[in-house]
Amino acid sequence: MSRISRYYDVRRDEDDHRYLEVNVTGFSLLHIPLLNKSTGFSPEERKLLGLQGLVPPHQSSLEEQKERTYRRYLMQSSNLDKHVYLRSLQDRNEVLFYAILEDHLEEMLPILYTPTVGEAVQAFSDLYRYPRGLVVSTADIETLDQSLENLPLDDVRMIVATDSSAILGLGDQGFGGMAISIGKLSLYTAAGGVGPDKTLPVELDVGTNRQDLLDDPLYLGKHHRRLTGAEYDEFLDRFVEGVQARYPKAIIQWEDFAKGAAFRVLDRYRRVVPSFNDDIQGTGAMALAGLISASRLKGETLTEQIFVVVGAGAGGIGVASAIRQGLIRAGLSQQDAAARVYVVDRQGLLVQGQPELEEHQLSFARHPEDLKRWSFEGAAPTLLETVRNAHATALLGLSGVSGLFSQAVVEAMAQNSERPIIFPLSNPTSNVEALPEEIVRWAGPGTIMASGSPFADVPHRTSEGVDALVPVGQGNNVFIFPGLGFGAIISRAREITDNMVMEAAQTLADHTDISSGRVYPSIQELREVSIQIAVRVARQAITEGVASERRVRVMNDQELMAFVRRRYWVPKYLPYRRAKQVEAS
Ligand SMILES: O=C([O-])CC(=O)C(=O)O
Ligand SMILES: [Mg+2]
Repeated sequence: MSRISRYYDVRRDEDDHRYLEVNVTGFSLLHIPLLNKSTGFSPEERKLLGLQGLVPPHQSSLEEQKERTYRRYLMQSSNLDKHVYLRSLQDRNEVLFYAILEDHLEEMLPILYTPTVGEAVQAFSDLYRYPRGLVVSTADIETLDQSLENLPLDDVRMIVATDSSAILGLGDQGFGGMAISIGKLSLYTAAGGVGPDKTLPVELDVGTNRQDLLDDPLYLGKHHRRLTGAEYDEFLDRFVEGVQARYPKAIIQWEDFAKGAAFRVLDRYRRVVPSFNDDIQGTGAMALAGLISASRLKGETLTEQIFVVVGAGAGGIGVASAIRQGLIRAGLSQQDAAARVYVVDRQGLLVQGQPELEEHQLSFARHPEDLKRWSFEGAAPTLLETVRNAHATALLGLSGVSGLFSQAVVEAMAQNSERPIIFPLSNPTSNVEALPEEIVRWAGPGTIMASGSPFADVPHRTSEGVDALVPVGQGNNVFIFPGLGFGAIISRAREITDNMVMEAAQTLADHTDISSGRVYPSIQELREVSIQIAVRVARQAITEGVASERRVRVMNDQELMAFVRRRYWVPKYLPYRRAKQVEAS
């Protein structure tokens, strides 16, 4: 068994009950968030660990602590204040933090994660309090091995790393992107069952091109422009090598890289270190699952839809690729699948020969022949012209541009289909392509909707009053990445294959109850969905021969499910014992 941390290890007693063996005591112990039970230490532990006089006399149960903390939480006046409150709880007492999150996941997800995390990213330097995770910057890339040694965790399995070049739809956020890595990993624990001591948020501070940040003396990142080209690649090579040496079992989730870097980094490392890009693959799988469910809701299949994807960055190309793969899995030829997917970016529809096309966009560019019967005015069809000419039945927004789905575009969708599928997926809320209430007003109550950030269901109003409540599914990759990562960890996948990602999408669709008209599960179901995804991802890894965990390779489905449930971390205080060498000193 590997050591977990320099401060403690998990052991089993004579009766096979787990306990923590700690080798730090007293005041220091109370300042390690993974160990601090604050008012929860028993009288015996207080004596044994040198805590007498340092904590209040009354021993609180976890229930009492939750109640006290949740009350204070409710008193915070803004969403950002609530975010800060929860984050400082996380930096004080992680078990309590996750215990509260477990009870109030649906309420707290938008606070800890999208959309409020977007505000936290932007205010990161102002809000900075405690160290969490690993900062890799040009200041210490040469001594990265030392930085990695300085981390107190010894068995990290899941890393989220961002270079902050495209945080949500908010663009370059410099050092502030660390808040995204932290937020995503808290969901790996709260929804994906990965122990908090197995996770490591990483900020790859390669600089920022934002002049306002560079000019701000209080900005906490390195004050230089972003590394590019060979310098950037070397920086990332060093990071990957360092991680592999210190944490050979770790999986990396690449997060919020601008499109050029997103594809390059994924291609360069996905076979070197088990890794995936959340915005390309996680978003792709999430969107595909929602489209499968939306097609079912219409009484049709995926292969009957015609898709327009808006935005050709990491998310847009990821979604377009996932749809194409999904169509092929559903039986279409490569050519027929490609024919049903249109991608629109700033220049309009992607068409072969356009000078601005980038490598990963090329296979989505239409042949000019395809457009012979189309009517359009400029050099390339606009979004509206594409929706009309292609007779699109599904429209997906990954543009980061608010208001892009205009009334004319949405009305055109409604003309193509009685039940148009319209997913404005850009995050956070400020970047959404159209508000759900606008979509319902323009396209009617039959519209099947999902958004990346959470929205309330939309009342449909007629002159007689409200005649329908139109559901808005939350189409966020949080329904994919925790389960995908957990499945890869469980099977110790050497690589995260496209089929593993597709399995995650199919599992999400299989576990969506469409009877409510919603094409994604509720957040209350997130944990169970993640478990189901983890099992099927692990199974796929075994089938493809990339699972290096021997124990798992011989398991049948039932055993695999039991194994995943057993490994699922839950927030509970374990009893503490003092390590021998501390006793002696
Ligand atoms: O963080 C989220 O809510 C989803 C995501 O990856 C993004 O929008 O970049
Ligand atoms: Mg992202």
